[in-house]
Formats: sequence, structure tokens, C-alpha cells
Amino acid sequence: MKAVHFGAGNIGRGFVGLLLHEGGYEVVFSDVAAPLVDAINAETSYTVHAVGDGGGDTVVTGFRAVNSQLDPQAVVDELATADVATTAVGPNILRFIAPVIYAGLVARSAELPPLAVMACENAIRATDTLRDEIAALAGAGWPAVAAKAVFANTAVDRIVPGQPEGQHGVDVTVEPFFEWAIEQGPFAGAVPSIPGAHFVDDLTPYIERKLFTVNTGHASTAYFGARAGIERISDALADPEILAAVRSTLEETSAVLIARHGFTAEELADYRATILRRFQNPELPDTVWRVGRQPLRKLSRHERFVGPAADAAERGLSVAALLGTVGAALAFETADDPEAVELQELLRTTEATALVTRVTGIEAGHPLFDGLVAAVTTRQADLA
Ligand SMILES: NC(=O)C1=CN([C@@H]2O[C@H](COP(=O)(O)OP(=O)(O)OC[C@H]3O[C@@H](n4cnc5c(N)ncnc54)[C@H](O)[C@@H]3O)[C@@H](O)[C@H]2O)C=CC1
Ligand SMILES: O=P(O)(O)OC[C@H]1O[C@](O)(CO)[C@@H](O)[C@@H]1O
Repeated sequence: MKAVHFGAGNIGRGFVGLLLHEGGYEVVFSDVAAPLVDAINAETSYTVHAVGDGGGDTVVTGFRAVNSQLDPQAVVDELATADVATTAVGPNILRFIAPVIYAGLVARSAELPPLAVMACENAIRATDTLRDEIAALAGAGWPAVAAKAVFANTAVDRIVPGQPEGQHGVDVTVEPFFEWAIEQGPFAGAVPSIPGAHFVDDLTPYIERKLFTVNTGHASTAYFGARAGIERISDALADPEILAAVRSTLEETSAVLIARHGFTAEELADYRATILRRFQNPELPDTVWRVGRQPLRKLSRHERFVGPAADAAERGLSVAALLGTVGAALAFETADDPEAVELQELLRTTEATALVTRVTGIEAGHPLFDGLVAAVTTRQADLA
């Protein structure tokens, strides 16, 4: 069995590639970073180091890498005979890999079983987004192309930080915890062999619980930490005020999750406690700059802050802590992150109400609008 995985970065090697290897697949990594592709091809194995309580090493073998920028045809050829195609490139990059997957499906024999396509990104229904990009390319030919693939949404959860200096080859340091939930309906019973994943009938509660708890909490910690001048995620949560603010934010998202999906208060309290312990793992070399990256994406309408806050406001639930977190996100300033630079430029040049709608998609009249305008106005006063 063969899997083509797009994005040989942190989650690609440290999680998706590892679980595909454990499922018995030969893994072909496709990436655009030439030094990374070369480094992978220079090795016959790499080790995933899970650090912290319950950690340990796992060796991955049976992989190679292709450079999809220098040799897109090689990726097309691999896809034509693969069983599985996965991605971990970032939600905004999906549209750039859609043409390669489309070409791979066109080249694929209709006699083969369908290619299982699964986008493993921190975004709701990322595989649907990828499928829609491919369908747009196929136009009238879409039914024939669609018949050669199964598109299934997924939720992936494992903290894979920026990698420590001096680590061997393409080894990856990760946390011990992981969860990969995949919707099973599209496979009509013929689910791929991935023992580390679990297949579920309805992915929405899983992906929303994950995005609105793990990712809301992690990014909140990053923004509060960055504002306080703290570098490491675990150090940020050692600050009692930051810990309290993150807890309050997650209590608000839990209230939304209970209302939307019927989770019990107890199970979400346990889930929150577990994820806070994961963030506090002192052996993970994770920084506020990595976890806070791309603040414009994170502040967008259906993402980890504005998504649950808008729903909470519509239901008359509390949003005070979430708005405080948005305030911290608006202060995220680093020259190394193009979205952080753009956000600060927007804050300097754009009137508050226009900025709220542009960045968060929330319009005047929505019950969250005034709170967001107040958060922006406060940040603009700090910058003045
Ligand atoms: N790192 C983490 O802890 C987690 C990350 N994720 C998600 O996984 C995705 C990737 O995140 P990371 O692995 O942390 O990022 P990363 O930056 O380590 O890896 C992304 C990789 O994609 C490659 N890439 C960029 N454009 C490409 C293209 N057109 N074709 C092929 N490869 C391309 C990059 O060169 C890089 O190697 C994101 O959507 C993130 O939200 C999800 C759960 C956990
Ligand atoms: O690109 P994003 O959305 O920050 O994704 C990475 C995040 O996902 C997580 O792995 C949580 O699953 C966090 O480690 C990390 O902050």
C-alpha cells in the first residue's frame, strides 16, 4: 500500500506520516522545500521522539520524498497508483496542491479502488475545501474524476513544536498525546487501514471540540504569553493570571460546545484539564511565536475565537473572556510573521468598525460586533 502525503513538516513527519507507516503504507512525502526533500531522501529511517510523561521513541522507515515544485509530474505519477493522499500544509495552501491531486486523479485508472483523500489541517471541513478546489478545476469532467476518489474530513490533534537545534536528520520531537478522527461515511465500509486513527459517523462534534478547545486554548496561551513578554508556552501557563484567563476563555467555548453538540459539562471539564496539562508539558520546546502564528487566519469568522464567540453572543452566553483573548491576539507583534505584520499595519491604518468586519467577518448589528470594536479600539489607543 502507498500513501502520498503533502507537507513533510512537523505534523507531516511527526504524526500523519508516522501513523500511515504504522498502518503499513509506504509513505511518499511531497514538499516544496528542497533542503527538506533532500534531507528526507538522505535517510532510510527517522525517529519520532515523544517527550514528557508516557513518551518514547518510534522509528519510521519505508518513506521517500519528492519535490512537487521541481517535479510535479513525479507526484502526479505517485498519486495515480497510491491508495491514500493526505495533506498537512496549512489550510491556505490547499488550493496550491489541488491541481496536482486533480492531475493525479485524471491519470489514475478507473479500474483502481478510489484514492482516499484526507486533509489533515486545523480547519473545519478542510477536505471539503480541497475537494471543491479540485472540482472547480475539473469543471464538467468532475463526475468522472470524483468517481476515482473518496474525500473524507478529519480532525488531527498532536502538538508538534518547532524542532530543537541539533536533532538528528529529519527526526521529530512531539508530545505523547495524539488523536486522528476521520469521518467514515464517505468510505461506505471500506475504510483505509490506519490503526492509530478512529473512524466516526459525525465528525463535526470532534473537530469543533478540538478546534474550539485545544486550538482556542493553545492560541490564547500564545497571545497572552507574547503580550507578557514570555517566550515558551509552558512558561506562559506558569503565570497564574494567564492560566486563569485561558481557563475562562475555554469555559466560554465549552458552553457553546454543550449547546451545539450536547457534550456534558463534566466531559468537557476533563477534556480542558487534559489539554492544559498537555500545554504545560515542560519538555516540549514550544514557543508563543509558533503557536500564535498567522493571527489573521486565527481571527477569521469560523476559526477558534470568533467562531465560538459569535455563536455564544447569538445565544446570549458570556463572551467577556473570549473578547479579552481577541484583545491579546490583536497585540501579537512579530516581524517574522507576515500576518502579524499585516494585522498591526491594519490596526494603524483602518477605522475600528471597518477593521472588525474585514478581519473577523462580523458585521454591524451582530451581537458580537460592539465587543470586537471595543477590543480593536483599545489596541489602537495603545498603538497611538
Ligand atoms: N504542528 C502541529 O502541532 C499541528 C499542526 N496541524 C496543522 O497541520 C498543518 C501543517 O502544520 P505544521 O506541520 O505545523 O507546519 P510546517 O510548517 O511544519 O509544515 C508544513 C509543510 O508544508 C510544506 N508545504 C508548503 N507548501 C506546500 C505545497 N504547495 N506542497 C507541498 N508541501 C508544501 C512546507 O514546506 C512544510 O514543510 C497546518 O494546517 C496545521 O494547522 C494540525 C495539528 C497539529
Ligand atoms: O497552524 P495552527 O492552527 O496554529 O496549528 C497548529 C496547532 O495545532 C495544535 O497541534 C493542536 O492540535 C497545536 O500544537 C498548534 O498550536
